[in-house]
Amino acid sequence: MTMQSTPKSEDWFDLEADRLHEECGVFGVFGHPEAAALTALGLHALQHRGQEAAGIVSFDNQRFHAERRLGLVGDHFSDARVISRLPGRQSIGHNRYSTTGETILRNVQPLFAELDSGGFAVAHNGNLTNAQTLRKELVRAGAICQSTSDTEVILHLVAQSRRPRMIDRFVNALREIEGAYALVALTDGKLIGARDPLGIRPLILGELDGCHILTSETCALDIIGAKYVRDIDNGEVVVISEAGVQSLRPFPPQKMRPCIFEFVYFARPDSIVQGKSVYEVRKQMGVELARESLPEADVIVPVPDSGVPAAIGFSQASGIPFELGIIRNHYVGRTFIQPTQGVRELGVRMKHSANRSQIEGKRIVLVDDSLVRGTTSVKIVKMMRDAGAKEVHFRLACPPITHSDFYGIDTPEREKLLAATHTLEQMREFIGADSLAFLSVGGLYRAMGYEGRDDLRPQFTDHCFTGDYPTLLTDMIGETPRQLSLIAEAS
Ligand SMILES: O=P(O)(O)OC[C@H]1O[C@H](OP(=O)(O)OP(=O)(O)O)[C@H](O)[C@@H]1O
Ligand SMILES: NC(=O)CC[C@H](N)C(=O)O
Ligand SMILES: [Mg+2]
Repeated sequence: MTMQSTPKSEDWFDLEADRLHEECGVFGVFGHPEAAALTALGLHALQHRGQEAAGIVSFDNQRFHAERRLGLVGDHFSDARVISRLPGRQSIGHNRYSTTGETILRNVQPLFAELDSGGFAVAHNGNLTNAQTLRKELVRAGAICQSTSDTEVILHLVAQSRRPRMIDRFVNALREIEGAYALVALTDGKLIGARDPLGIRPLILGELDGCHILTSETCALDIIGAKYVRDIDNGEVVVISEAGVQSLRPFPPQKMRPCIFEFVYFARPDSIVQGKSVYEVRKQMGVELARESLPEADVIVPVPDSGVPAAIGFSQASGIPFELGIIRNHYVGRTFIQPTQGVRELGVRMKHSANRSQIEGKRIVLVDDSLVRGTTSVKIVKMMRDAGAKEVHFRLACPPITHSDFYGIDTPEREKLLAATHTLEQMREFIGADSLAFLSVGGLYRAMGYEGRDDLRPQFTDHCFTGDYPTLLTDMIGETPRQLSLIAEAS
């Protein structure tokens, strides 16, 4: 797509260019007596999507109740006293992670506003690519922002809409925003779900004992024993009330383009995304990778956790035995999404250790799902050599990540992406492997069940690998788009 050229933003607004943007999980319940407890369980199942903070807002037909915390879901929302402060049959929740500068309570979602029409809470997975532009206009017009999150512009747009019905005001707000969003929102009487016009971020409808559930992933349905009903369509808004589920389609129809990185890394392997088992697809990525680039080796070693299914596929396709040559400490979370490079490096050392008995004297193939900055691979290759590996071959079950993400998941700057600044040979040298290979874009699409990428009408949002951004990037500047950067702690 063509990037919209916009005037350079003012310095006061360019607060945190060097930061990681986060991926989140959302969950909503309508009509269950234990709505908040179910939401806490759902958020626990979605913990992999964000570990910085969690929040729940409930509605008891009179008042809204909110609990927001920095930290993991289980650290706070397993406490019955916290749940008892969230009464009502309606509830929404959010998991979040971000950089240090943003690790502040006032950015923790769901965000809430008291509008003239009543209370309105919203939780957002994704990232808006024109939030900075909208926010400037809103602030100039007198809006007082309480958080520094892109999501807050949605509240202001809803508040300012002159339409009489809340749902029309919400839809009006959606027409203003660009980028990626899966939203769950709560009004006094309705649970609302919305997915951006391309369906970049996932949103699922489920059902438990006749009550309705919205969630980022199906694994959050499984934990509470709820049934999968369907994926929310791209550009669809669902309004759930005592009258049932009403579906609105306020945008012109267009082909869905879900984010392919959900399949590569973000989603939990037991989730079904767009009808596909994430586990099966990841295994198939390993199969395609083995077809494309198979070194002579004695053993296939996965880089836990996300590399495991691809390594199984690689092993099955190649006939080379699969062994757990790296043991993962289960008390350390994801490292790719830690806020600073220092913490990420520490995380990798704390997280993985070599299983010498499976490594020593062997030619090993390490299989990981993706390489972002190279932090993990450098450490792991050295660890394998220190454990006596004879040869270390590194295989990545997705193509080189050459472009930043502006839809909520990736590094802020291209310079931080190893593949954006290094050739294949330079990367091999950097990580210290005997050989290095990535799955091709064609192989990735074959693993997804297609003959290949349809370059005219691509099936997925895959800009990380192709540079093909599917939406306007209104907030970005010139040739090198910057990660949207709105958030700083002013106090
Ligand atoms: O090149 P890097 O910057 O090191 O990032 C890439 C690594 O980050 C991710 O793992 P992560 O540890 O986040 O999560 P996981 O436990 O789900 O694999 C991914 O699976 C790679 O292993
Ligand atoms: N990126 C996410 O999914 C989180 C939602 C939103 N962009 C935030 O910063 O809170
Ligand atoms: Mg990993």
